[in-house]
Amino acid sequence: MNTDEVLGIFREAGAVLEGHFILTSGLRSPVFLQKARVFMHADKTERLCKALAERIRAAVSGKIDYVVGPAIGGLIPAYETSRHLGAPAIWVEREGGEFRLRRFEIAKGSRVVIVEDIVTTGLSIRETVDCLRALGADVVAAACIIDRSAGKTDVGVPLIALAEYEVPAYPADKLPPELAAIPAIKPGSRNI
Ligand SMILES: O=P(O)(O)OC[C@H]1O[C@H](OP(=O)(O)OP(=O)(O)O)[C@H](O)[C@@H]1O
Ligand SMILES: O=C(O)c1cc(=O)[nH]c(=O)[nH]1
Ligand SMILES: [Mg+2]
Repeated sequence: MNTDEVLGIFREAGAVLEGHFILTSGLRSPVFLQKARVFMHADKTERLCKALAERIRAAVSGKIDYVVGPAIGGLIPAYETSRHLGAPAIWVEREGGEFRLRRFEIAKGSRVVIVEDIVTTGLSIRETVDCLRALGADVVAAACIIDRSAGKTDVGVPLIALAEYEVPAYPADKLPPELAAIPAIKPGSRNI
């Protein structure tokens, strides 16, 4: 599956939003990929995640013990991708603002792959890597449906992206006037 097909699925689902968005990193952007509008459709999610699982299989040799999704956005793609990889899906979720593996125990040395929805700065994946490494996990790779950094971000492990789609994002004090003129909304769950 190529980038045009991935973006085609997002557009068909009405998931490419335009306006003024506050991203999880604090950056501001005129475009927001509302993945929930894709993941509400099992057929679309299956197509995307089957293709992502194939990319992961091609890049990662050896057993994968767990697929880990960072909640909330990573929950559905991690689960669906895990189905195609034949590995169980677990998740990290925020407790006091920090990602924790609250509901599961994993053995030290477990080989895990993180599956995210969207990457912008890579902050959320880096936080997930830190959480998992602190538990003794071997984070062999991270994967995402769309990488908005187009390969520029470093998440500390190899990043496998189904599609790369570079979208402008600005610090809050450096907004272009057309963006500053629109009230900002924050769709994601960080700090809620
Ligand atoms: O690469 P980053 O700069 O970290 O941005 C990407 C992250 O932002 C979104 O999560 P968010 O925290 O907004 O909440 P959500 O998972 O509930 O959508 C998305 O699900 C990724 O986790
Ligand atoms: O950077 C983000 O927070 C972000 C961007 C985006 O397009 N979609 C999303 O869910 N989060
Ligand atoms: Mg998220």
